Amino acid sequence: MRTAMTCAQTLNNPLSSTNPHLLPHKPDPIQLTQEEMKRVAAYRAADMVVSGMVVGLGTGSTAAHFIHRLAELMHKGSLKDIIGIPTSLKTEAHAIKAGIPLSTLNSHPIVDISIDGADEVDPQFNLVKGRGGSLFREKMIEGASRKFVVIVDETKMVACLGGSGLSVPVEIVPFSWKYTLSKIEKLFKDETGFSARLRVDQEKPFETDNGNYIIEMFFEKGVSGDLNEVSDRLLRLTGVIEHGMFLDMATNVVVAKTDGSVIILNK
Ligand SMILES: O=C[C@H](O)[C@H](O)[C@H](O)COP(=O)(O)O
Repeated sequence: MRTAMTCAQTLNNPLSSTNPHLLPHKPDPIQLTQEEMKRVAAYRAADMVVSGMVVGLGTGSTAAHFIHRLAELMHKGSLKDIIGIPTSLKTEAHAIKAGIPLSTLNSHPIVDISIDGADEVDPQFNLVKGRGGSLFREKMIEGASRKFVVIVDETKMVACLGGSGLSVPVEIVPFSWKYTLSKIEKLFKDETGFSARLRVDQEKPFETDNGNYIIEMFFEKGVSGDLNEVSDRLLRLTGVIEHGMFLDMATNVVVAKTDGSVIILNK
C-alpha cells in the first residue's frame, strides 16, 4: 500500500521526482512548452481508450486536449460506441460541442476508464486535484472507474503533496463558511507555515458546479504525516464536502517531458 508513506520516506522511492528520468536535464534539441507537453500526454492516453468504453472525461487544460483527441478519433471512425461521463459543466459543454455522446453515473455506474489532469502527482501516485474547482465530481467519477489514467507534464511531479507551494483545495458548503474555515485552521494549528483562505473570483466567493465554496490550504513544507489520516480528519468536519487529495486512486500516470518523450507509470 503506497499511501501510508510519508513525505520523508519518498526520498529513496524509484518513482520519486528525484528520479533522474523525471528531472529537467540538459537542453535538448526539442523543447516543448508546458501546453505542448499537456497535449502530448493527452494524445498518448487517448490510445488507451478502445471502442465500446464508458469514459470519464476530466476537467482542465490537459483534459481538454484529451477530449479534443477522443472526438477526433471518434469522427475518424477509429473509436466507436464511446460514452463519456463529464466531470464538470465546462467539460460537459466541451464534449457536447465535440460531438461525444454523454451519460451520467446514475445510468452508467461503472466507468471503464477515466482520463484527467492533475495539479500534483507524488511518487505513490497520490494527487492534488481541483485547482480548477471540479474536485468533487472528478472524485466521484474517477472513483467509479476501473482504470484512472492521469495525464501530466513533468512539472506536476512532486516529492510530496502540497509541496509545490500551491494550494490543496477543500470543497465546503457555503453555510457558515468562516466557521468551517476556522475548524480547518484548528486542524492544522501545529503545522508550521500552514495557512488557509477562501477562494475568491472577481471579488466574490468562487462557486463550484455544486454551488459550494472552496477553501485553499497552503502547506509550507507539503502535507506531512499519513495522508489517509489527514483525509479522514478533514472529512470528519461538518461542512466539508470533499478535498482535493486523491489518494490511491490513479492506476496509471502518463508524464510528458520537455524533450517530447513520454513516460507511462503503472501501478
Ligand atoms: O479542478 C480541476 C482539475 O482537478 C484539473 O484536472 C487540475 O486542476 C489540472 O488542471 P490542468 O490540466 O489545467 O493543469
